[in-house]
Parts: sequence; structure tokens; C-alpha cells
Amino acid sequence: MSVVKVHDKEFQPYIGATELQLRIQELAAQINKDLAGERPLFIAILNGSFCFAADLFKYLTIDAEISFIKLVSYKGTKSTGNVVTAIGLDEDLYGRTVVILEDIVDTGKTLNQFLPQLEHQQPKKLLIAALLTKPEALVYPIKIDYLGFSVPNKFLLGYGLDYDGLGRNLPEIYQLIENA
Ligand SMILES: O=P(O)(O)OC[C@H]1O[C@H](OP(=O)(O)OP(=O)(O)O)[C@H](O)[C@@H]1O
Ligand code: HPA
Repeated sequence: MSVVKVHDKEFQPYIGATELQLRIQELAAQINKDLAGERPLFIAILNGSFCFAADLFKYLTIDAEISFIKLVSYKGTKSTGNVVTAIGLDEDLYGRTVVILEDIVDTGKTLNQFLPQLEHQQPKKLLIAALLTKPEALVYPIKIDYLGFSVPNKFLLGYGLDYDGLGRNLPEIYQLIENA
């Protein structure tokens, strides 16, 4: 692994492909143990989570379903602020064990705005699996049930994460080199 340049910025290797896969296998093993017999519904939030979702799901050995949604945020009126709606969520969550799949919880804003919509449907359990989180960046507290890595507050790239549309196809995770 070496430094990569995407658009105008340089990124250094941060988490290798093997380390990623080993950690995701550990998360899957824990989920296999915790949710056996519950036939959980995994909801992966696009775009960024597609690599994490695909790999984690392949390591599951229990009965499980998966669905993909896209969140769209737009400016509301001053009184409502940003509103996040889901495109593509067809399943009825009532009484289900639901696991949200995210590549990264950064400020927590996305999930903070979206989770109430899911809770409204009264799932039996609403769990969160996130590959990455940046504790120093978290503004909206989110309880992550299955966490891959806690990382410093630096911009990351690769394994689904993009910089202005590019870099999602890198099989490992890179960190922005500041002032490069
Ligand atoms: O905790 P937050 O500060 O809300 O950041 C996390 C969100 O940001 C990224 O999505 P993004 O909106 O960049 O869209 P993308 O997945 O299509 O890249 C990521 O996939 C999370 O959904
Ligand atoms: O560090 C990041 N990299 C790419 N996309 C992101 N979305 C939230 N945080 C990040």
C-alpha cells in the first residue's frame, strides 16, 4: 500500500484489507451468536456502506435478510431544519430485529435524524453496526452495537468511502494527509 492521490488530495494507508476483513469476521461472529433464530433484517445505508454490507453479510451463517436504502436530506423550513427520508425501504419493520449497516458514524447527524423514522415502525430491536466511528467528531450521541474501529477525526477514503465521488473502490482505508 502506498500514498494515493484523489482529485487534489493525498491519502496514506490506514487500515489494510486483511485487518478490515478480520475485524468484519469478528463482528459477524458476534452477530451470529447474538441474533441466531431472530432472522434479522439488515438495512444498509447507501452509498458508502456497500463494501462493508457485502462482506459482513457473506460472513453471516444465520438466517438473515438484507435491504438497501438511500437517504436523502434536504433543507426544510427554519423550524424543521434538515429532514432525512429513505428511498427504497419497503419492508414492514414491526416486531422485527433490525440492524442498520453504516460505513461510518462521523458527527452522528445522519443516524440521529433517521433512526426516529425506523423506531416509529416499532421494530422488536433496532441495532447499529458501523465499520468506523470518530469519537472526537461525534455531535449527536449514537449507540453503536457492533463497531469495527474507533478512528481519529481525520478524513478517510476507500472501502466505500469517497472523496468527491472517487476512491470508493479502494480495498483498504486511507487517511487524508493534511497540508500535503
Ligand atoms: O455521522 P455523519 O456525520 O452524518 O456522517 C456519516 C454519513 O456520511 C456518509 O454518507 P454521505 O452522506 O457522505 O453519503 P455517501 O454514503 O453516499 O457517500 C456515511 O456513509 C454516513 O451515512
Ligand atoms: O471520513 C469520511 N470520509 C468519507 N466520507 C465520510 N462521510 C463521513 N465521514 C467521512
